[in-house]
Amino acid sequence: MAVKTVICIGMAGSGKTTFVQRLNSHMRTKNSPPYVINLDPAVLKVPYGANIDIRDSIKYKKVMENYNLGPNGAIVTSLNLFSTKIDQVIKLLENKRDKFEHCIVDTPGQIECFVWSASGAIITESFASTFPTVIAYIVDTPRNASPTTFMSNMLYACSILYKTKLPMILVFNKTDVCKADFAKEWMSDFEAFQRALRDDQELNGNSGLGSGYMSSLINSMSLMLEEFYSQLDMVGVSSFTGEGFDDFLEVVNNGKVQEYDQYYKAERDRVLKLKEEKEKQRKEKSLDGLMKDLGISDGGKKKGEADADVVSDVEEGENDGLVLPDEFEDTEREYTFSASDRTQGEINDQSAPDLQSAYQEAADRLRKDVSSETAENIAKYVRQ
Ligand SMILES: Nc1nc2c(ncn2[C@@H]2O[C@H](COP(=O)(O)OP(=O)(O)OP(=O)(O)O)[C@@H](O)[C@H]2O)c(=O)[nH]1
Repeated sequence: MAVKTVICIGMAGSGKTTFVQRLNSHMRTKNSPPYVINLDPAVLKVPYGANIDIRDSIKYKKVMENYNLGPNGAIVTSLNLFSTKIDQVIKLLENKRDKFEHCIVDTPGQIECFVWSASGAIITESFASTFPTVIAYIVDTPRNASPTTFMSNMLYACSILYKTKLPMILVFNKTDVCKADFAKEWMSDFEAFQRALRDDQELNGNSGLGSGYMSSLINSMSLMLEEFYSQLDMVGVSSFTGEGFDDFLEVVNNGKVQEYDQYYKAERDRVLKLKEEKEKQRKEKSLDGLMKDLGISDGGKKKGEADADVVSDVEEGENDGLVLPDEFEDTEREYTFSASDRTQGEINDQSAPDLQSAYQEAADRLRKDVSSETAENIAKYVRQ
């Protein structure tokens, strides 16, 4: 049995964690508890029993201190560190395939830290290449009742769909506060959305938006979104009352997983095969190039005649690859908080490493290595 994986993604505060908590308890009442993974390193408390929690292996605050990072940099670095162990996570989950039908993954509140980072892509790819994987894009329904906010959020969802290429369900959360009927209407009736946009502009006094390029931009964006909506399923849920969770599971089990098998898996296999072939060709080509450079190939140039640039050919100082630092030394730092309210532990200039000379040293070492020892070793190996 393949573990159906649901990756929950959404803007900060859209209710991902509460959604995962409710989905977890909903599935438990159906005697089908899911395997739950928390990938948010910065969360203080997780209101559900997570089977794997990133916080067990990576201490977010220590990452901030040790690498001198801000909150978002620390989330990305924590995910980077975690992604190096993702094969172990996948193995653990594979061993549980007889016990669990579903796996739910909660992601960090800062959506871009997950969606646009290399580690986020690695983690998503790892799940998607092993299990039928679906993205649940959580939307804060009351916050999206304005057509412009709605359209911006849908454009974001669209970019995630095209980035991950995985089946996506739009989950309109918090329907206990505001029903999601308006969203359903806007997604199925282009003219209804246009009307809402016009009304909104009139109401908010943005009549200027209705003319010129802005109006045609909005029109073409909403037309483009119409195409996007046709590939999606939407459900309205309330993580507080539990309303809509049966519909959500129905869409996952009887719609999106089949879509994954029919389209995404087939496409993925095709792309992987293509990549493998390209990689094989690239390796053959670079080996041919190396043989030619070393004067081994029959038709190639003799040794010493190779005209390809190597690092040692670059004139000293001409283009040594070092980027000149900005002149920031004179910038006066301004603070919006008084000194006593600011975080302690500023960086001590005296103890900061001299990066310029460290880079220079590394560049010199590289030149020496590539031009003499390494090239000689490669030549020896190929001759053998
Ligand atoms: N009324 C209502 N409030 C909800 C619902 N789901 C979540 N909330 C509230 O929305 C707020 C954010 O919920 P979280 O679950 O922390 O959202 P999140 O997306 O995980 O937040 P971050 O990970 O910090 O970005 C909390 O105050 C929740 O109580 C819902 O279905 N109805």
